[in-house]
Amino acid sequence: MAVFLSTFLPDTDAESKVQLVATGLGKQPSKEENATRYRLVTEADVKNIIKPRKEFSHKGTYGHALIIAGTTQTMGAALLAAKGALVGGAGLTTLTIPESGLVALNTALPEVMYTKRKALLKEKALDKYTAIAVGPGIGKGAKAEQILEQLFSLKREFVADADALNILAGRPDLLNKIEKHAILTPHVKEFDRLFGAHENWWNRLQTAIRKAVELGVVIVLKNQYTFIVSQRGEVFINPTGNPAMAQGGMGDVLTGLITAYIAQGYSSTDAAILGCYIHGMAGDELAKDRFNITASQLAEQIPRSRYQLQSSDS
Ligand SMILES: NC(=O)C1=CN([C@@H]2O[C@H](COP(=O)(O)OP(=O)(O)OC[C@H]3O[C@@H](n4cnc5c(N)ncnc54)[C@H](O)[C@@H]3O)[C@@H](O)[C@H]2O)[C@@H](O)CC1
Ligand SMILES: Nc1ncnc2c1ncn2[C@@H]1O[C@H](COP(=O)(O)OP(=O)(O)O)[C@@H](O)[C@H]1O
Repeated sequence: MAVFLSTFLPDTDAESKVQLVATGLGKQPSKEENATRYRLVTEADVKNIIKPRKEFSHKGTYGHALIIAGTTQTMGAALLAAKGALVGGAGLTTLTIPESGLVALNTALPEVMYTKRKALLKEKALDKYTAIAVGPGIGKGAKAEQILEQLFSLKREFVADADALNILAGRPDLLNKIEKHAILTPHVKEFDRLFGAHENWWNRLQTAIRKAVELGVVIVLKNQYTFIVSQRGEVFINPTGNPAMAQGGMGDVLTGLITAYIAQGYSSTDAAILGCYIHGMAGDELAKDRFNITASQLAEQIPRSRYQLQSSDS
């Protein structure tokens, strides 16, 4: 039975009702499906992308994720993003937060390392990190903007979330020279701050496609069905996740998770597809016996979901 894009949008419009969605990324699409850019991600697709943990591997095998996040008031966002990287299996995770968060970090996440921001943003200081995320709870002040400027000057690709996106919304000069393969992970408000207000989701999605191609980045437009838009303008629709997940901090965990997958060597598009699928899958598993899910609970579930994917037959 044909599936149309409108199924995955929270509002209605004439266009999306006639846009076919193909199921699966790998299998040969039917003739009419072949023409569509919209693809629904399946469990089989995700299993095709994920690689097992290797024999004789060690922490150096799985990359080093750096998370630049947090202010004194939003240290939680930073901790949740770092936790996302940790549960996503990065070999090492380093967090850079204001020093006032050190006790919280060492108490809540003893596996995560710390580095001072000043030390970090120097020539070559980023070389040892295989993936970088910036933004959760970092604030929109001058200091945060300066960090972002320095990251741009060091020409590293990164995952940009939350306040990094809010800063970029006021700095088109930076946004327009973003490194190719960067990943932007906006929710609807952040997306419209970045690219202007939209009257419906169909228009918003068309802007996402145009911008992903124009800037050469992956855009993860978050919602109940998250759209992962590749640099080639393909739209991968994530089917997992549920309203029990609608609580603050969920996106911070996703940012860390996607960063962990980049650290482990996945491409930007694959890391985004994997991250969204497993994030939502963890939420679906937990929602079987609870009304709502906290971001910390979801993070704890992620290694189990990842394991289930590997061990199930389908
Ligand atoms: N523990 C913490 O310290 C937390 C800190 N956070 C940080 O707080 C800062 C502000 O982020 P916020 O996202 O709260 O603020 P924003 O002002 O960007 O957006 C919040 C509002 O956007 C709307 N919204 C979001 N997703 C939506 C969707 N899919 N559909 C419709 N409306 C939607 C909702 O009305 C929501 O109240 C960020 O830096 C963020 O990382 C949050 O991540 C929450 C947890
Ligand atoms: N109703 C829902 N169904 C599926 N996923 C949801 C739902 N509500 C929230 N999520 C997921 O939770 C995350 C919320 O991200 P975001 O709004 O950035 O949160 P925060 O800024 O609080 O960390 C996204 O990945 C989104 O897809």
